[in-house]
Amino acid sequence: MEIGNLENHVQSEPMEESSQAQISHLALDIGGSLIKLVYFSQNSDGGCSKSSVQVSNGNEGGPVLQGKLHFAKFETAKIHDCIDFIQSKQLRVTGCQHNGASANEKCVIKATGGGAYKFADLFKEKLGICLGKEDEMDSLVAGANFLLKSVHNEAFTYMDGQKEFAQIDQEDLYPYLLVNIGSGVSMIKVDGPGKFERVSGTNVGGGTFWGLGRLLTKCKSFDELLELSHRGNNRVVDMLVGDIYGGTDYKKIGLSSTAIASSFGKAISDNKELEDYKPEDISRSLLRMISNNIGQISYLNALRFGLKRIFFAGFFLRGHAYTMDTIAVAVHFWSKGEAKAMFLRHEGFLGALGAFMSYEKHGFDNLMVHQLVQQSPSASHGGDKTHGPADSELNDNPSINCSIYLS
Ligand SMILES: Nc1ncnc2c1ncn2[C@@H]1O[C@H](COP(=O)(O)OP(=O)(O)O)[C@@H](O)[C@H]1O
Ligand SMILES: CC(C)(COP(=O)(O)O)[C@@H](O)C(=O)NCCC(=O)O
Repeated sequence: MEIGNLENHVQSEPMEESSQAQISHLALDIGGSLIKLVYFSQNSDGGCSKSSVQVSNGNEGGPVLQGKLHFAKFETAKIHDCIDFIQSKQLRVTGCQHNGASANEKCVIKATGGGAYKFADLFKEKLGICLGKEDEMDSLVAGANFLLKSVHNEAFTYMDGQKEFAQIDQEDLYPYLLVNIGSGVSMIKVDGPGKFERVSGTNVGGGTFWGLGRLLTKCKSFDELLELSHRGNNRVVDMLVGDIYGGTDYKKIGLSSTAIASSFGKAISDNKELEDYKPEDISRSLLRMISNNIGQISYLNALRFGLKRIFFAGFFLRGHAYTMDTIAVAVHFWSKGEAKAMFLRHEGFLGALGAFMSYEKHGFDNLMVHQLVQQSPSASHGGDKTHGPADSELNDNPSINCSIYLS
């Protein structure tokens, strides 16, 4: 299949560049909604040099592959497009021989997420690949720690339309709360590298927004539903404090008249049918309800453990201004400004990155990612395109320049 045919599904793929570059080391995160891929391509100039960098395991002078980490995603329901994509890149033969065995004999690709179990047989049958399963929570945490430690300008705050990159002090990173908003939501207290506890979760997440939204608005794609929310007015659907209190604030308990008293509450008294509401108003109300709820539960968990920083990730966010703003406002409101919501540029790829890192852990291929040297993911080394609602996406999932040190 032509790579160009995958445009609707591959959403951060540098097409011209990676179709030619030598690609190795692929990792997958196969979730309930989306499949995420991270893969390394060597720079086209060959990019293999002797290291002059003293790396942590004393591997001075070992070969270094210069290149980039690339990111791509597919809908899980269209897993065959993902398989075609992997096949088209010939990842099978370039990146996964295992300890002397020929590619066809033993080809292991690191994979996390429920789909690493569910689709193991399909990958074996279609590509001859064994999925080397990595735990999803381990991978999320490893991916988050990598991004926060090694990628410049990865984390940012978002409030009142202002995106501000956060300088993360390496010495003061832990503890933090990681909230991954995928189909469902996991909340993980991270205390250090590999040191974490999943402290909570909620089944009202990205799958809920997309599933309910699709039923209520008849939207055909997630992006369409998100796009609709830009134009909507949630007050048409939501019952506000002012609707209940005759237009006034409920000052005594700190609620302004414009605060939402009950999401979708107006629908009980309007004597209207679904068709009488604009899909854009429904979409906005739904997005706000779910984002606000996640923000509130996250804050409560941060409070439980005295955590001041909450990093939000997962593809529900999609770098979408209104979603991030709602979450940030919820955290700010409930914590009275004590806790801070932060977001990540590579929000949806934590699990896949963590699985990628695990090649090192298992010493696959005699090729170990001892250290990834990160340079700023500036627009200049772009090429990666995110196809989506143009003005709504603030994250662009740029490729990451890096070096892989071979053992
Ligand atoms: N193109 C898309 N198709 C479907 N869902 C999308 C898309 N982009 C963003 N989403 C949202 O992202 C969620 C999935 O996030 P993700 O972090 O990939 O979780 P999972 O691992 O469960 O697939 C979906 O439930 C939906 O809310
Ligand atoms: C089961 C999951 C870890 C799977 O991850 P996902 O594919 O949603 O990214 C996640 O959906 C989740 O944490 N759900 C919430 C379950 C709960 O705590 O109620």
